[in-house]
Amino acid sequence: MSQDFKQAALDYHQFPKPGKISVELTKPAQTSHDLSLAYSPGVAEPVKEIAADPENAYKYTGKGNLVAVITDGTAILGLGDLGPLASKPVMEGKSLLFKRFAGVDSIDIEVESESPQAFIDTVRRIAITFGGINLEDIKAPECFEIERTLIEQCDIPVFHDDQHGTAIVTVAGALNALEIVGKKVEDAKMCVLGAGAAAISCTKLLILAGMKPENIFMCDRNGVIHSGRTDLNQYKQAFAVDTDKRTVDDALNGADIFLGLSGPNMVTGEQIKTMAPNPIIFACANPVPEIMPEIVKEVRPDAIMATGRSDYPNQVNNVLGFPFIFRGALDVRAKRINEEMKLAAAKALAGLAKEPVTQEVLDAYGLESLEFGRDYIIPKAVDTRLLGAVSAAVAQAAVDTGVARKPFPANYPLKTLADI
Ligand SMILES: NC(=O)C1=CN([C@@H]2O[C@H](COP(=O)(O)OP(=O)(O)OC[C@H]3O[C@@H](n4cnc5c(N)ncnc54)[C@H](OP(=O)(O)O)[C@@H]3O)[C@@H](O)[C@H]2O)C=CC1
Ligand SMILES: CC(=O)C(=O)O
Ligand SMILES: [Mg+2]
Repeated sequence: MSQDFKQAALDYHQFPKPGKISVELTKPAQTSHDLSLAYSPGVAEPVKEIAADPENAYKYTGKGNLVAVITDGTAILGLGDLGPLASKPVMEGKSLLFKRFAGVDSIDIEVESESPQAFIDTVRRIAITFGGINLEDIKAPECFEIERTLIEQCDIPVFHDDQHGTAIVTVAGALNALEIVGKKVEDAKMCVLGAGAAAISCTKLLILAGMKPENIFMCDRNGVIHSGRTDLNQYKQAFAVDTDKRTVDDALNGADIFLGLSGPNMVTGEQIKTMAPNPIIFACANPVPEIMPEIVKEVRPDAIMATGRSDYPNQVNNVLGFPFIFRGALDVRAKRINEEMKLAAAKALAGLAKEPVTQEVLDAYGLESLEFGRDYIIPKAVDTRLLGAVSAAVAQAAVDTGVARKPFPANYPLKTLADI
């Protein structure tokens, strides 16, 4: 990263006001009459209504459109466990994306917790404030139990973005990339580097989308996760395969797909050279991928290359998922976000990439033209059609699977944020 870019990033966060989000008022608060409605005595009326029926919280407060982005700071992007305070720029960033892309009000909450149980207790105690909870950057394996318990204990959607947001976007991108290179998902061989929150959830959803478990070689710091290993936790154990492959080199050799969800610069051009023809390389670690696109271009010009970043083609990043998934879930007041809703989101994303690209998107990226193909396997984040397509798919799947507490919204598909 150049010195200029580093300074620009720091200046962006510092000026004109520190941070990226603030609170806005939705009601007039100028006159004494306004204040008597907003606060005492008027505020007592909605209080009594909510005390009589908790559902009224959705009618009289911002709860229904409010999502908390909550972390313990143990897996900040690919930077690791730098603690909750250091994670705040990322969490504010997620809140920014919620608002910018899907009109969801969002606040970041960084929790200093001495144990997963303390984190769970903290989140459970504040959950009623929100319409949904987006867990972020919590490391594996703790994240799995944290999410499972909170889903059980909260009556609002709880969604670990690094697991499911990433999985939805990865499945969409992988299915499209396979289609472009003319390979079948059920035949594709994959090397997954990383066996944490994102890697495990992406692999699960890819299997649900048709990939065969025996074709997947997941690697952690100790190499391939195989059935002879005795050091695996239950989450990794589920992906142990009977194989004589032992190293990342072995797993990459002949693989059709490389899915990196680990850390910076983990694989070399030499390793990538050994992949099958037309390899699909998703180097998704942030901010620095497992291998840079420039290196891949040099050693494997036949590759389809994606990263988690905004500054290269094919951004496989959960930003394409979580804002719209929550939009759809909130609008039908879904009790939870289930597998059907996730797959529906993935299919909507994959489908949108095949539609003609709008002028608005071309202008935003300074491009003359762009069409479904090697450099465009997944929609761009600024594509306003994501709001309509993904939210509607998620809401419909929630209704169809019985987790919606409200009918499919009459104003769907949304065209712009003004429709919300
Ligand atoms: N593009 C996107 O949308 C997203 C990208 N990510 C990226 O994925 C990465 C992982 O995030 P997350 O799953 O949340 O974090 P976790 O802490 O849950 O998992 C990290 C995983 O990376 C593995 N790992 C770390 N170093 C190595 C190494 N040298 N060799 C092999 N494996 C290694 C760890 O192995 P071990 O189990 O042995 O410790 C662990 O399994 C980050 O870089 C993050 O930025 C995450 C979410 C979304
Ligand atoms: C994108 C994201 O959530 C991550 O890298 O952790
Ligand atoms: Mg994250």
